[in-house]
Amino acid sequence: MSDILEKILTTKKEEIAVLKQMRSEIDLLAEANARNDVRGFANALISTIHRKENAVIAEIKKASPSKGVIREDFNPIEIATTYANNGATCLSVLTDRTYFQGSPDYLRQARASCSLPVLRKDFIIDPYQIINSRALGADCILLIVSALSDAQLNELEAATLELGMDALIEVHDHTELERALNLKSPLIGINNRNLRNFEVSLDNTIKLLNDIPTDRVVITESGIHTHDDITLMNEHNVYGFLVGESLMRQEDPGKGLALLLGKS
Ligand SMILES: O=P(O)(O)OC[C@@H](O)[C@@H](O)c1c[nH]c2ccccc12
Repeated sequence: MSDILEKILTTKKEEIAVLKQMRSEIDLLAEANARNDVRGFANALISTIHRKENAVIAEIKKASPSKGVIREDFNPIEIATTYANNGATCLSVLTDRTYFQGSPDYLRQARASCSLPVLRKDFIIDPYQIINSRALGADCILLIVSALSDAQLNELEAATLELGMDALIEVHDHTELERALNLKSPLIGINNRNLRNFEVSLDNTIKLLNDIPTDRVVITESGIHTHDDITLMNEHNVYGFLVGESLMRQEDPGKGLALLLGKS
């Protein structure tokens, strides 16, 4: 595990302990179950990708540990709306405060302003966070294989599916991919960013493709900047994308998305 990831997880554990004191799991579970409004995240991606159309999970991210503040003028409602109007298949919202300047409120706001399924982008290590995610309105959660043991992955995936949500399983290398393939989730996210040195290489996705069975769907994550990047991935039969920074740096992130998709 990289140092930064280790640091983030330590902070996360402390934050979860505080949350658990503020609100019991039983209480939260009642709220999560009462919602009954899950939007099919995996279904939206899979049906688009099966048509060989590009499916973008457009990310709402204000800052990151590697880049600092990415976008000053940050309005999650406006960003969600313009993403939805410009061809996003799903949204991703960073909810981690300490390292990404995110907020659970941003997820609520973004989801309420469109009809797209929403991924809660955070560092999930405890079933409490899964219940919390559904109570917030999340339709999918991220499970980062390098941050979790096999037992944790199984437990967290089961809790996710139990609440009717989907899980995006994130891997960086072959060893992690093997572990991801022991889970049920069809969505495999391949992160092109190396969390040790923050270097980004799209080759990371291409390298792992041969080892992904046809019943899984690949989402290439991080470092997607231009329509040429999309074309390159399409040549390798990859139609799923998770894109944040390059869109967030545009004055209108939705116009950036349309451009990325080659639609304007
Ligand atoms: O901003 P980018 O390079 O387009 O990357 C988006 C997304 O892949 C990235 O934010 C990400 C991928 N995995 C994560 C795990 C935690 C936090 C953030 C991430």
